[in-house]
Amino acid sequence: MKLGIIGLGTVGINVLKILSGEKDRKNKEIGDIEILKICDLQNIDLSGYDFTDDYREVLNDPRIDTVVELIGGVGAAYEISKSTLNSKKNLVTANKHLLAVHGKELFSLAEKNQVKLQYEASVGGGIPVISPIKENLFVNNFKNIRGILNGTCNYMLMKMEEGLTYSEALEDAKLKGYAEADPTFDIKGIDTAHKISILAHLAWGELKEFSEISIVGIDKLTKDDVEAAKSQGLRYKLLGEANFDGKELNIRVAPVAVKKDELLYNVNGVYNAVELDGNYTGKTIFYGEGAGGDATAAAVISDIYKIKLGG
Ligand SMILES: NC(=O)C1=CN([C@@H]2O[C@H](COP(=O)(O)OP(=O)(O)OC[C@H]3O[C@@H](n4cnc5c(N)ncnc54)[C@H](OP(=O)(O)O)[C@@H]3O)[C@@H](O)[C@H]2O)C=CC1
Ligand SMILES: N[C@@H](CC=O)C(=O)O
Repeated sequence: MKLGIIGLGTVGINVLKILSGEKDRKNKEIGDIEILKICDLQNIDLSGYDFTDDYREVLNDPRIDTVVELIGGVGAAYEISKSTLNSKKNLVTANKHLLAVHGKELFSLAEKNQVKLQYEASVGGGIPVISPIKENLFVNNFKNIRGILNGTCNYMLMKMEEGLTYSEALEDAKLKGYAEADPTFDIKGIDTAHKISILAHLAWGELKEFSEISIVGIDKLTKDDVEAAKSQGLRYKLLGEANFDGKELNIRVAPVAVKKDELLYNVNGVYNAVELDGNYTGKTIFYGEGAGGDATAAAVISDIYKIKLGG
């Protein structure tokens, strides 16, 4: 398998670190996964790798069969994704923004060109949730999906409860590599909306128009609000929720004051949790680190490995 990696920020650098560091221990699984080209706008000194700042060099390399897009956004990432799929290369991406906006087109391009499009890291960071919906739980008719889907906000809410101001908490989340390049996507609930949209699309086959989603972020919550909730035994959580009544898909994102006896109350910091309510399996909950370089890179690598196995 021959890879080209585009984007060597928080996630990309860790994909590289883990893939090269685990080659001996996981030789059977990843030993023959070869990184032929790496692209980033920053001039990073990577001896031993063919490095470029022009992503077209990756796309035009006929030896590369799989492109890993880790730059984010819907500008160059959209061009890269279309071009990858149209040149019959597989695509791995962690880009929820891209999939929530252009998913329909990209999934159909992948199908038309008979290549794979894998995106486990796009929702829930290191938590396997895309594959379980597509595979293990596929037979269910889902009633409802809800969850804490943004590590930055959940981390900030915990830090505000511990006494940090809103801006201090945000700075801390940025330093830890949890926040998006534009953190307003996190705090205004847009990132959560992207993720719940992707899950709803998987569960019910419908990709909701973004303008039809009701989105409230945590940007109006103050340290005082968080402390007032705490004194009443409540904790604010930014929740994304989707349900389908057979006719209409409803999706909303908003901060909710959760009671102590609810499971989501104890999902704190960078942790995310996704609750899927299926007609056969009942409620299934997935919990783990929802953001951060290592956890997200592990999910990206699981996609690469899946493609290697033919999936
Ligand atoms: N960080 C996280 O915890 C998670 C991130 N994701 C997703 O993963 C993706 C990557 O995120 P993350 O690593 O945090 O982002 P970063 O901003 O840390 O890294 C992106 C990198 O891509 C580079 N880049 C931007 N545009 C181009 C371009 N046209 N050509 C080549 N390189 C480019 C950037 O360079 P420059 O800085 O110069 O712009 C930067 O080095 C995003 O889609 C994000 O939403 C998903 C789950 C978790
Ligand atoms: N900014 C996102 C990164 C992972 O998707 C988050 O904080 O959850």
